Amino acid sequence: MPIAMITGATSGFGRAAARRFAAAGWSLILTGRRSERLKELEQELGDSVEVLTLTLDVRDAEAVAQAVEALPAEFREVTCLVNNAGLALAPQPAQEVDLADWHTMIDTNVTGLVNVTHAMLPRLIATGAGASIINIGSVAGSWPYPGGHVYGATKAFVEQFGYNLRCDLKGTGVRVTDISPGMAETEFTLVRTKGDQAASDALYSGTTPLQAEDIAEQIFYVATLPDHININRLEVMPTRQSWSPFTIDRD
Ligand SMILES: NC(=O)C1=CN([C@@H]2O[C@H](COP(=O)(O)OP(=O)(O)OC[C@H]3O[C@@H](n4cnc5c(N)ncnc54)[C@H](OP(=O)(O)O)[C@@H]3O)[C@@H](O)[C@H]2O)C=CC1
Ligand SMILES: O=CCS(=O)(=O)O
Repeated sequence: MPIAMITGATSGFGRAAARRFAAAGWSLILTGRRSERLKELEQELGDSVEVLTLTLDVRDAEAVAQAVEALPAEFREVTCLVNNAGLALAPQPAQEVDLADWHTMIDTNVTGLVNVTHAMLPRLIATGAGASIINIGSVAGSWPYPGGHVYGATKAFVEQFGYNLRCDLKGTGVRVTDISPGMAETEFTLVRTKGDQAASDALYSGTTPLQAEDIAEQIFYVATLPDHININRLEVMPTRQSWSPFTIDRD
């Protein structure tokens, strides 16, 4: 069975993707910082598919490299890497943000994604045709909005990094896709607001946000396309989300 490695599998898109790949019989390497949640997911899925869990902070380059180096033989031929681990912090205006929150977003969404990709590239190239790297970007990487500051910039990095990777991976058979979701109801806003459940509930109420399973379905679709097809970028919004016009500062 093919193997998918999913970062940030303890919640949201990552956990839903783990369930989606498991439903199709894929073996799974699941990572995240919360061991308890990884254990729960292993218990849930481990009867039907092979599951390896790695408690890992993607920001720790050495730990990531060591974990990949130590992959057991039966988990080395990875077909799909889903670079999903990520977060937004500090929804307030840039001029009111703690610098530490900007650093955390850059360290996770940029450095963490690069750490995992660097460690996994030899494994994916060894797999060759049909292998894929699926990076979870965001609409925030393409469309500016108030409070998007560094979060959106990290996702713009993810998009461009993926395109550049494609140039270098030409001829290896390894595909690279940026899936950029819009508003989706996960723990994302709870994390962004540092635990403000009311703010999270308010954002998703009275509308129809994407659900984690919607994005998991897109991830699985991209990963299982015929080898000769590479979707470069897939931007997915809820039907009830769109753009606002430019705003003007007036006297
Ligand atoms: N929800 C949304 O509206 C959208 C989200 N996204 C992106 O989708 C991705 C998944 O987010 P989503 O599922 O919504 O949010 P969740 O908060 O539900 O999930 C985030 C996942 O990332 C993991 N994670 C965060 N930091 C680290 C770290 N340092 N090391 C390892 N794992 C980490 C978390 O695991 P743990 O805490 O256990 O480490 C968790 O499993 C993110 O990249 C996010 O930016 C993109 C567009 C829209
Ligand atoms: O990436 C998350 C979606 S949004 O909050 O930027 O719209």
